[in-house]
Amino acid sequence: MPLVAGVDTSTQSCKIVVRDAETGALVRTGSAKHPDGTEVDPRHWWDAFQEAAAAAGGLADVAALSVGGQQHGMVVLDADGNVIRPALLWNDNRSAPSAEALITELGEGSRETGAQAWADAVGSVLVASLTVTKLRWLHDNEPENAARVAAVALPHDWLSWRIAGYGPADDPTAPLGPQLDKLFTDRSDASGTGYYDAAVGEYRLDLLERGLGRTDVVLPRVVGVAEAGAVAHPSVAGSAVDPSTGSGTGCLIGPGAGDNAGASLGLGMTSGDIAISIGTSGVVSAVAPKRTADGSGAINGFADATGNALMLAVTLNAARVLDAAREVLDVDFDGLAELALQAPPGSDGLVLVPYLEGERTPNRPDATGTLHGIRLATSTRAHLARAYIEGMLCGLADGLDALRAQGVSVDRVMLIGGAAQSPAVQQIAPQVFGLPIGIPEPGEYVADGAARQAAWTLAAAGDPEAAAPAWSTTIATTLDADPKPAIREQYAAVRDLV
Ligand SMILES: Nc1ncnc2c1ncn2[C@@H]1O[C@H](COP(=O)(O)OP(=O)(O)O)[C@@H](O)[C@H]1O
Ligand SMILES: O=C(CO)[C@@H](O)[C@H](O)COP(=O)(O)O
Repeated sequence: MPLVAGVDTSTQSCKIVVRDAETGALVRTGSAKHPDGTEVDPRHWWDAFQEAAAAAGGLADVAALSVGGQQHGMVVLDADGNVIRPALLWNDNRSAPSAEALITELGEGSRETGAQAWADAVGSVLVASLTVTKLRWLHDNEPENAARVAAVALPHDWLSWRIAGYGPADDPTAPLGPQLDKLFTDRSDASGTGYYDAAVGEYRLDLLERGLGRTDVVLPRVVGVAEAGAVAHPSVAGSAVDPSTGSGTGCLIGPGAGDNAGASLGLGMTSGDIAISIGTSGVVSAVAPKRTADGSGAINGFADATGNALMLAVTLNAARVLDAAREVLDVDFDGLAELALQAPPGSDGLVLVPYLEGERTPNRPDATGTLHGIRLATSTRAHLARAYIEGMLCGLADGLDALRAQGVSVDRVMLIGGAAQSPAVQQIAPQVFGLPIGIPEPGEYVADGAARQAAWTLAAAGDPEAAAPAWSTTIATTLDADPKPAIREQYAAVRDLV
C-alpha cells in the first residue's frame, strides 16, 4: 500500500507521521524541537524537519506528503532566495501598533469603521498575529530589509518549497536554487495573511500594499484543496517509491495548510463540531459553510482545508501558562496535575488572568497577567496550580462564547494539543465549559490532517474527483462533570479589571 506523510511545523517543534494512504494506519513517527522565541530563523525549521524525518525512518518510501504549520509567520525572501531576517511569528506582538494604524487608515480615521472593513475584506480584524501587520512593521522599522523583499511566504509555504529542492543559490540542500515563482500555499494559510480574501479566492494586493508599501513581490500560488504544488526533491522524499504502489513520479507535495485547518481535517470536523486546541496557542474552532466577518475581532474568519470556512478564537496564553506554573511550583506535568486536583473548583477565589505574553483575544497585546484573591487560605501550591489551569481554560471558554455569538452550534467538543494530555486539564475543562468534552486518542492531529491531505492529493492525481479518504478518528473518552459556573463568573470579574 502507498505511504503518505504529514508534517506539522508548529511553534515549538516539527512532528511527522507516516500513514498508510488507504486505511490511515499509523506506520512511523518522528519529531524534533524548534528554538524558543517569537522571531526564529527559518533554517531551524528546515533542520528540525530533516531531524524529524530521520527519526521517522526517512521519507524515501513516501508517495505524497503535506505540510501543516503555525500560521501567519512572516518569512521574507530576497531575489536570491535568502531569508532576509528571522521570521516574526504569530505570537510576536511588536506589530500591535502597526495593526492599529492599518485599521484606522482603512477606516479613514475611524477605528470602528476600519475594523469592520478589514473583517469584510479578509475575514479578520487585524491583530499583531496577522502577516500584513508584520510587513507594515518591517516597512516602518527596517526599511532596508523591506526594500530587499522579493517574496513573502508563510512557514508552511517556505518549508514545502525547501522540500521541493528550492532555496538559496549557495545552499547545497537546495539543488534547484532560488526559484521564487515555485512557492505555493493553500487557501487556509493564505486566509491568515490579512491580504487574501478566502470568500472569493483572491489576493488583495491593495491591502498588501498598505502593509509592505508595494506589490512587486512574489506571493505563493494558492493551489486547490487536493492539488499537488510540487514534487519533493528525491534527496528529501520519494526516492525509493515503488511505482506499483501508487506513484511513479516521486513524492507529491500536497497544498499543506495552516495548523488549525490541518487539525480540522485530521479530526474530520463537520458542522456542529468544536475543537479546543491547547498548544502554544489556545484555539477554539468550528467549520462553517461561509467565511464570517466579525467586526468585534473576537473571531477570525479563516478558510479550512476542504473548501469551507474555519472560524477561530485564538489566545496567546495556553500550554505555556501550564509550563509557567510548573516552573513556579517546581513540578513536572504529573505533579502539576496532582496539585491542581487537590484544590476545590474555583480555587477558593484565587483567580489567574493568564496574560503572560499579552493577549490576542481579547486584543490586549501589552497586558500582563494578574493573580487575584490571594489570602492565607489560598496561599497553597494546590490553589495556585488550579488557578493557572482554570484561568487558561476560562480564556478559551470566552472564545467558545464568541463562536456561539456568531451562531455556531455546539454538538460535540474535542480537546487536542499538547496540554490536552494533562489529567487535570481533562477533568477541569468540563466544569469550566459546562459541557461534556471528548478526548480523542492521543495523537498529532495537525500532522494527521496533513497526512490525510497527502493521501487525498495522491488519489486526486489519478482521479481529480476523488474525495478525501475516510479515515476515522476515535474519541477515546468523553469526560463529563457538573458545570461550575462560579469559576467563569469570578474570572470575568477579574478579567475586566485588567
Ligand atoms: N502532560 C502535559 N501537561 C501539560 N502540558 C503539556 C503536557 N504535555 C505537553 N504539554 C505542553 O504542550 C505544549 C506543546 O504542545 P503542542 O500542541 O505540540 O504545541 P505547538 O503545536 O504549539 O508546538 C508544550 O508547551 C508542553 O509543555
Ligand atoms: O495564530 C494562530 C492561529 O491564528 C496559532 O494557532 C498558530 O497557528 C500557532 O499554532 P500552534 O503552534 O500554537 O499550534
